[in-house]
Amino acid sequence: MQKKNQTLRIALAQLNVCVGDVQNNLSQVQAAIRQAREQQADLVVFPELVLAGYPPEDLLFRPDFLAQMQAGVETLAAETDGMTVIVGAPLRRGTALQNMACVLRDGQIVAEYSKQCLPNYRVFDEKRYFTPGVQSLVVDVAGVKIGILICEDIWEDAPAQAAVAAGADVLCVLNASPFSYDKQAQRAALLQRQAANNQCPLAYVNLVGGQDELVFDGDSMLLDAAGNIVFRAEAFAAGVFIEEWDITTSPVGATGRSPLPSLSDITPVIYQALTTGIRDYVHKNGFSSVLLGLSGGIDSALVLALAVDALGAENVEAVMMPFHYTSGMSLEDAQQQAAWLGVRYRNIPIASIYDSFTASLAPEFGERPVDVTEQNLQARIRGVLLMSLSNKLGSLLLSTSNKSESAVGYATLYGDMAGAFSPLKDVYKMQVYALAEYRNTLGQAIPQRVIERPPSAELAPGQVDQDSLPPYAVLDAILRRFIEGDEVLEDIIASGFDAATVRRVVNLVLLSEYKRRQAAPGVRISGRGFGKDWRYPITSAWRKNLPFNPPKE
Ligand SMILES: Nc1ncnc2c1ncn2[C@@H]1O[C@H](COP(=O)(O)OP(=O)(O)OC[C@H]2O[C@@H]([n+]3cccc(C(=O)O)c3)[C@H](O)[C@@H]2O)[C@@H](O)[C@H]1O
Ligand SMILES: Nc1ncnc2c1ncn2[C@@H]1O[C@H](COP(=O)(O)OP(=O)(O)OP(=O)(O)O)[C@@H](O)[C@H]1O
Ligand SMILES: NC(=O)CC[C@H](N)C(=O)O
Repeated sequence: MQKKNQTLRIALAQLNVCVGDVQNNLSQVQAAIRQAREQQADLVVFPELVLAGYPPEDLLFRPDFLAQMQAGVETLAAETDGMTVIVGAPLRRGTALQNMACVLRDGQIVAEYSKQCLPNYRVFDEKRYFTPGVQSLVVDVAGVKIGILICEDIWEDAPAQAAVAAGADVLCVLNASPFSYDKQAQRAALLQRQAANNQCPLAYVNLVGGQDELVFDGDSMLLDAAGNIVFRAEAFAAGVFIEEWDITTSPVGATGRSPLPSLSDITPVIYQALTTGIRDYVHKNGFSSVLLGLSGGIDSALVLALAVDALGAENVEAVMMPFHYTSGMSLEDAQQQAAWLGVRYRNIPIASIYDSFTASLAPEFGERPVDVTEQNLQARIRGVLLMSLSNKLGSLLLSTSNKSESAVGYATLYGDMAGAFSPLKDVYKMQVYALAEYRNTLGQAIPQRVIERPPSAELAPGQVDQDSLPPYAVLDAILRRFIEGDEVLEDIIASGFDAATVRRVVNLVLLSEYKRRQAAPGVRISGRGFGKDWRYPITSAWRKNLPFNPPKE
């Protein structure tokens, strides 16, 4: 193969924008263009829909929002000179709304590309809004022919092949690709394959930051024509990365390997995703501080550490609300965590409030026995106190439920489910332990006995979670298969789980949809969280059709 020795000075603008914050997003793009120009870049590439933020959802139905997008692109075009800018925005062309990449140069929009492959699965619903493009776009930048693609385009083969057939020397991909725990490895493998198969260097630019349940990790990169990753931006960090990119067309060689997190050391990356999600949710919604109920248990302990790492200790408060069933160990451990992490610690006993409630309810309850109602009352009193503090102090309440509990409905509506944001919503209990152990390697945060003691809601004397739930290792494994794998019961049972346990767990999952639908949003870190990509009906009798009498083992 003939060698074309060539470099392209490229700026990868890995920005953290906010959905709908048109002025601020535009300012960030302008600042990145200035920075790229100062450093003599030939080309600056922005993420998908950077002017809108991703996903803009039904803002895309608003003509006034779309007019702002058009005006934003025109403003940027008017300002570009001496450099090429590729910027993503949703734009109406004729009657069609398109997910576009605009090429700006010398005061003009010189070319436009419309995304051809619209993702419409899991958390994506782009077909609700956009009309797909049908054509490749190749533009000349400093003598290099650039083929432009947008995110999902590169997850299929045809658009890259068509761009190369249309003469592209390199591919530039604008992305809004959210994080999940295996995404970085998946993404790198995909891009390596696309670059190598097309023998075409590839630039990949992704958003960074949290947006409701989604968190974007950046992970922008440059690959050579053999599929070697020659540059990889720091994950979860906003920045304009300017590189002298050698786009020499080299023969296909061994696929390069840059260091990738393996699934066994993914815990620190998940930790970073969670802190990014908390920080951006709080800040982008106009708050600076949070509070939470600190029980002495592992879930609230981890949420406290995450909140401190996300927002700073001065912006986090912990509230212990003891009752008769709160052990001395819980009180000591909660206080210890607050001291280690340097947060304000309040103590509000709930017994007198509980007595007042039960006295008022006693005539109505009559002779009915004490049951879960009284447990829920404790959780609800705590919820009311925490929301009152939130109102008065202007801090958001973090709820502490994890994915395992949320899956089986092991939480109290309007009690411990109260809150604005739920950091562990997509984190299974066994991952909670791994994250807690990991956090302790960074510095004292969670007393070891909080990690080691049997989990308990402390809502009844001597209560432990395992009285009502299977061991978490078993529960989580069944849940993963049912939730992420969509596996049928027979297959879950056949893979070695006790039939009655599987039946009970699945039954609980299906029964508790009504709770999840009322739960706070939280950071999605798995391939399927309890948010946009979990749409089970609340009112459903399908449960009755499940093979709850499995064949004899
Ligand atoms: N289909 C439906 N649609 C809408 N609402 C529905 C409903 N079915 C029941 N409901 C309502 O929901 C109520 C039942 O839900 P809820 O009031 O939450 O109460 P419930 O689910 O009965 O009890 C809460 C459970 O969570 C456990 N818990 C609580 C707190 C913390 C922890 C922990 O370890 O973190 C565990 C607790 O031990 C207990 O097993 C019903 O009384 C009814 O009002
Ligand atoms: N005594 C308490 N003081 C303050 N908050 C509490 C107390 N008990 C429970 N909470 C709040 O309610 C949440 C649910 O707690 P609970 O102990 O019932 O279950 P859990 O899921 O095991 O959580 P944790 O591991 O944090 O204890 C806690 O994470 C905490 O936010
Ligand atoms: N915005 C998109 O097109 C994202 C879809 C893509 N498969 C991703 O997650 O990376």
